[in-house]
Amino acid sequence: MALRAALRQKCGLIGILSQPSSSGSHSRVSAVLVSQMRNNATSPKIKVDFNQSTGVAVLSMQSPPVNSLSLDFLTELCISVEKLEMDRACRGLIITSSLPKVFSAGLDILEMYGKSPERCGEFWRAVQEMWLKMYSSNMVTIAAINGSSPAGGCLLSLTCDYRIMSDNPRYSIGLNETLLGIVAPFGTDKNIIKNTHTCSN
Ligand SMILES: CCCCCCCCCC/C=C/CC(=O)SCCNC(=O)CCNC(=O)[C@H](O)C(C)(C)COP(=O)(O)OP(=O)(O)OC[C@H]1O[C@@H](n2cnc3c(N)ncnc32)[C@H](O)[C@@H]1OP(=O)(O)O
Repeated sequence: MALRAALRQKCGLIGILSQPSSSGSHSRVSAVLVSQMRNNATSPKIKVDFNQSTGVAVLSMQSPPVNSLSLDFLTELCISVEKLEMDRACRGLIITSSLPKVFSAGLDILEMYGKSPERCGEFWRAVQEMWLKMYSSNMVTIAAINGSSPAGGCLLSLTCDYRIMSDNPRYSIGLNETLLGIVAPFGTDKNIIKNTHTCSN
């Protein structure tokens, strides 16, 4: 029931958020998706287990050492989510990490150093695409945060409907990217305090 209610609530949001973007920002992922489906390729950075009987998919991030969000990783993530959304049997999505200690270290710092303006633009568009796609997903989404989740890792969890974090004092979460001079828009951090639940691991 709770799952259904959450899904209904989300469907209202989707109407607003899934308007076609004038920048055409979703077209890159869709194009990659089409070509990947044609080639029937599988992604090594993301593992998806879909349980037909429950309608819930578990998406495990498995990009050592720290699941940093590179352009490739973000693209694969979006493709995986897009594929699940195309499957009407999939109603719920749990995002977690298959690495020990780290959920995601956030944006890949190497993407922000010594890259051309074009590449930087592509990268930041992919970041935006990721959080828009997750936030406007028609599935009920849950971040199972089983390790540290700074900055962009925190952002990824904020795009989900629910967050549950392992109750381990060695794991940290938060928008710490200001230490690198990257400023998040006002108001994005309040949800962490309000909506992140913890559980023992
Ligand atoms: C919902 C509405 C949203 C609206 C929009 C909001 C916009 C929000 C903006 C969000 C912006 C985010 C910017 C970023 O994400 S910048 C990245 C910030 N990340 C960090 O500062 C994390 C730094 N890393 C750590 O703290 C630790 O590595 C860890 C994750 C806690 C893990 O520690 P552990 O001891 O296990 O591992 P190591 O530190 O030894 O690291 C192992 C190797 O991994 C490399 N590494 C770590 N982090 C990154 C990274 N982010 N990118 C690339 N590489 C990374 C590290 O250098 C080690 O490499 P090495 O073995 O070669 O030395």
